[in-house]
Amino acid sequence: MEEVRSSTAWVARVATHVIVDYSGIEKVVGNIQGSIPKVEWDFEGIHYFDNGPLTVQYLFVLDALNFCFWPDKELSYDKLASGLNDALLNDKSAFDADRLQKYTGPQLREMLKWPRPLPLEDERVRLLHEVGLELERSFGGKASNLVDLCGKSAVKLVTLIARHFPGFQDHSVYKGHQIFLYKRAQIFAADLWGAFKGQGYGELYDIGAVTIFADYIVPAVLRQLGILKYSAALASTIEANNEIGPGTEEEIELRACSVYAVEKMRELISSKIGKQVLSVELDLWLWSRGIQQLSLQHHRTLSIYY
Ligand SMILES: Nc1nc2c(c(CN[C@H]3C=C[C@H](O)[C@@H]3O)cn2[C@@H]2O[C@H](COP(=O)(O)O)[C@@H](O)[C@H]2O)c(=O)[nH]1
Repeated sequence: MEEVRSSTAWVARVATHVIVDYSGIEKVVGNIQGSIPKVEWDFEGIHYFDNGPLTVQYLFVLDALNFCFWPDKELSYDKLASGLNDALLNDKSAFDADRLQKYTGPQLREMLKWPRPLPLEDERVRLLHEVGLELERSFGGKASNLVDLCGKSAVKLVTLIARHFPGFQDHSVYKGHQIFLYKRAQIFAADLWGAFKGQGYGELYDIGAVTIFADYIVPAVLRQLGILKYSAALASTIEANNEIGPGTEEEIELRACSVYAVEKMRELISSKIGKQVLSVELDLWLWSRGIQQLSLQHHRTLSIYY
């Protein structure tokens, strides 16, 4: 994703709230000796998988809703992934394009067995409708057809999703420049590749072009590792659990500097140790490290993108 790489690198160059510390990257790369701990996709054992098109539909619905769990302390990505998995096991047509267009907030809650309104519930419902409608209009109702149109290219897949589904258009304007992050579109490509183990629907020859997925966990882990440094004002906002507005310089710098830092880490692993690693692999390692820590303090932004 050249536009993600180049626009986030630009942010890292001019950022004032977040700094990428190269000595921190060198230290981490030295410590791991280029052998990033291998984390299996679905290490949690929570995702639906049947090796066919229904898995693709499941992953697309999952990534359409894969954002902003933190406002409800008990909610998490795991609850969403396993709730949607159970829903599909009970009813194989639950994610048919016509059904996706009709869900209401209470029905979505019931499907996930969640006892109270979900964070940003109206947006979640709107995005489900958007996915159902556009899948039906342009892709015969099936996310697998969308994947088939991309000639096994992750870059084409992310581009096609961003073109057709406004909810996946994760970009912002920062100091007058357009910055691309495409977190949920890229994670869908990575989820396909991970779930299908690079075969069938998961065969993506250019998976190496995908960057990390700029969410609220990875920046916090990079900070803990000494790779990101925050200004005193930003650090105290995060420590006080105060919200950071979507589209603010602080928010864009947190996300963009995370993408850039991991690209630098990947380059260093290649030049110093001679190993080629994927950003997707680095992401899963960093993310899984973050979610294991109950008290990890992360930035709080109400966003539909991550
Ligand atoms: N960078 C990155 N961010 C990721 C994921 C995933 C899940 N990926 C699946 C793919 C294979 C694995 O087996 C995983 O199950 C979710 N998130 C983000 O985390 C946040 C959720 O946090 P909490 O509220 O604590 O559950 C939220 O922003 C969510 O969008 C990832 O892989 N990378």
